[in-house]
Amino acid sequence: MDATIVTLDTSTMATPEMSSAGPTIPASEHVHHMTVSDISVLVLYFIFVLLVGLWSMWRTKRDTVEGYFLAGKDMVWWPVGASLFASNVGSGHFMGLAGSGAASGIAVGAYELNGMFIVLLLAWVFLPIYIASRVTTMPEYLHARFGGCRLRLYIATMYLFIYIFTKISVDMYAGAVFIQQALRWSLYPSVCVLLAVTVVYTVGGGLAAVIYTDALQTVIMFCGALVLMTISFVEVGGYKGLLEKYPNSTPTIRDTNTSCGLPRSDAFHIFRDARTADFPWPGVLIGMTIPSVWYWCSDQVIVQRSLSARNLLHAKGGSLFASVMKVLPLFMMVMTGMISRVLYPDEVACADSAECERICGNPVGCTDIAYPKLVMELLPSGLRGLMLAVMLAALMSSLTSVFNSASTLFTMDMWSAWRPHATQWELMIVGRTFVIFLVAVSVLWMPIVQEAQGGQLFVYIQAVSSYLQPPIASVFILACFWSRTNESGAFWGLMVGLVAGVARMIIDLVFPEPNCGMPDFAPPGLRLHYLYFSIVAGMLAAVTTILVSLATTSPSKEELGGLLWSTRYKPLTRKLNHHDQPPDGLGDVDNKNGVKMLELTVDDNSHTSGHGIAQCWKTSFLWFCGLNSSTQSSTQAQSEPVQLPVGLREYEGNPLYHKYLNIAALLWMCVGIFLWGFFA
Ligand SMILES: O[C@H]1[C@H](O)[C@@H](O)[C@H](O)[C@@H](O)[C@@H]1O
Ligand code: NA
Repeated sequence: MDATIVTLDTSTMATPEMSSAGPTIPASEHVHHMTVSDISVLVLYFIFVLLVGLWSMWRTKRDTVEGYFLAGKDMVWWPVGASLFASNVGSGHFMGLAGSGAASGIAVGAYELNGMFIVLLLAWVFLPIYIASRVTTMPEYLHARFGGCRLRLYIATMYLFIYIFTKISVDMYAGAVFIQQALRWSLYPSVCVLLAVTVVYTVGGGLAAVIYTDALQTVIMFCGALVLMTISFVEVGGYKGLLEKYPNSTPTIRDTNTSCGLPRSDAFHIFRDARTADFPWPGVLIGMTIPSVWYWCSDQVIVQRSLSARNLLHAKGGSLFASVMKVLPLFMMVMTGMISRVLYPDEVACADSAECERICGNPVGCTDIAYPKLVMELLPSGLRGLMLAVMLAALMSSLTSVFNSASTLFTMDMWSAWRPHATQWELMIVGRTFVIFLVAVSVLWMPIVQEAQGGQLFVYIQAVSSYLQPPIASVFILACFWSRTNESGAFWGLMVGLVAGVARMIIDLVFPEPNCGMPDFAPPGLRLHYLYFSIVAGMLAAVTTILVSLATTSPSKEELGGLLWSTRYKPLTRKLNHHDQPPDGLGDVDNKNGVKMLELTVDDNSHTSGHGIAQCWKTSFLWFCGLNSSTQSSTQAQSEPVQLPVGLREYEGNPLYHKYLNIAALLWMCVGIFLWGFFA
């Protein structure tokens, strides 16, 4: 006990005397070399991940669309849940949630407590509809629901943009900043290392490898984050210590005429003033929920994981598991970040731009270094290596999922629409090349992330999300629940929403948020809070969709079987017309029994066998890419085509277990509501 108090004293109170006593090196400039034990932990981690990756590649058939993109639709609840969580929580969360926690307190944790509820909606409400409509991708759903091509292409394109702006670039940036802080490497070399590591799986894996490695990454993230959280709470004197000390976590150098650098007085509340706060409460309740519905219920990255479940029971179990995990970030990331501010107020909460520039290279503020700062200062060697592994786990588990889904969207919804007769070899090459292109664009976007985040990375992610996602959420909700919604309505709703969102993004780029204490040059009223903007954009799109749908012809009832919540048990009646057929090599559609069969076979004519070493290379390469060597695979695929489930009923599984799961989910939601109340 004594030891803890002594350390606390030196770090919080002795700082002014120390700096006047002589030239002290700011703590952030201490170079903590990675020790042998750190490196061993890291190497061990990589070996583990590789083994799990290889094992799952070997275990699953990846030469069918289902096998490759949906992991054979045979996943049980725990990998599904772990993968939902791991794909969601990336390095952007570790760095960003801790950073915003340090900057403003617990309110940012509302994003996580919100996700807790919405991830349940996925399996309980949306998934049955997607299953009944037998789709693999979300653009495909809109295509099945509304017909036509433009929605499908638009949504696929939009998703790719959202991935670049809010997922790939942000996570890479956060990972690189962590490495930069921890190892003192500069940003871009760090990015290169991160990329090299991720490319290995992305090219090979397929969804199964991604999901199983996600499960492993979840365990690593959980253990590492738990260790750091425990040590930090001990250091600060428990939750009580945090409550007492956070209000005094003020940097020594600051302009005393302003409130810059002072911790917020509402730091321990989620619900804050509706007009002046950084997280206004109506925005937190509604404005957060709309993009969250997009994120959990209509984004390809998340839905694809849920679709891979063996049946609805496992999908629900997976959602519930992910929901339980979602309480962790509030404690493991947000509060840990707050502790970092308490322990190192001069660096983490720096409020003078020259000072901040010196500490972390960003004149706006250094709160985003909260997490790496703790790692480097508090942890003994060995554990620092573990935390680096945690950060890599967080990063890679998100990137691989996004890459996998992005290439799914690109090949299935865009390329094959453009070239309906593309062979699957072409698709395979295109899908993978496309990932490289995505990565390149994301790296190019990183400087903008660096500029535009205004000192809080998480706020950047969520602001951009609020500009682009709400209209899509509105359209999905209307598509799934209101049979009157038609193609024109959906299209114009999306367009109006897009214009509004892009306009708002441009305003942010033209009038960057002023630094603390500086005047705002944006015309008053233009800078509607992003959480409020989210409500406006969602409403605008919904109203447009409703009005345009009402003004144009109603979709005929017979076409809607299996495509809405209300028709989910009806047989799928929409006839695929000629252009709707999947491209050659992507299989054929057998409508006689209402069973859609998709298979991906290797075209043997074009790849007759070579011999010797060349053959060996070819076989290994094919295996790595998820394709068996030609002859074998085509016979296999023909003899046992994978069939999508015949109907939703069969997919649902034992009703008794549904009852148990419903009760469990209800109980868990009570815990969630309690947390909201407790931190209100
Ligand atoms: O982790 C959060 C998630 O809980 C939210 O539901 C989502 O909207 C955010 O974008 C994501 O970062
Ligand atoms: Na992740």
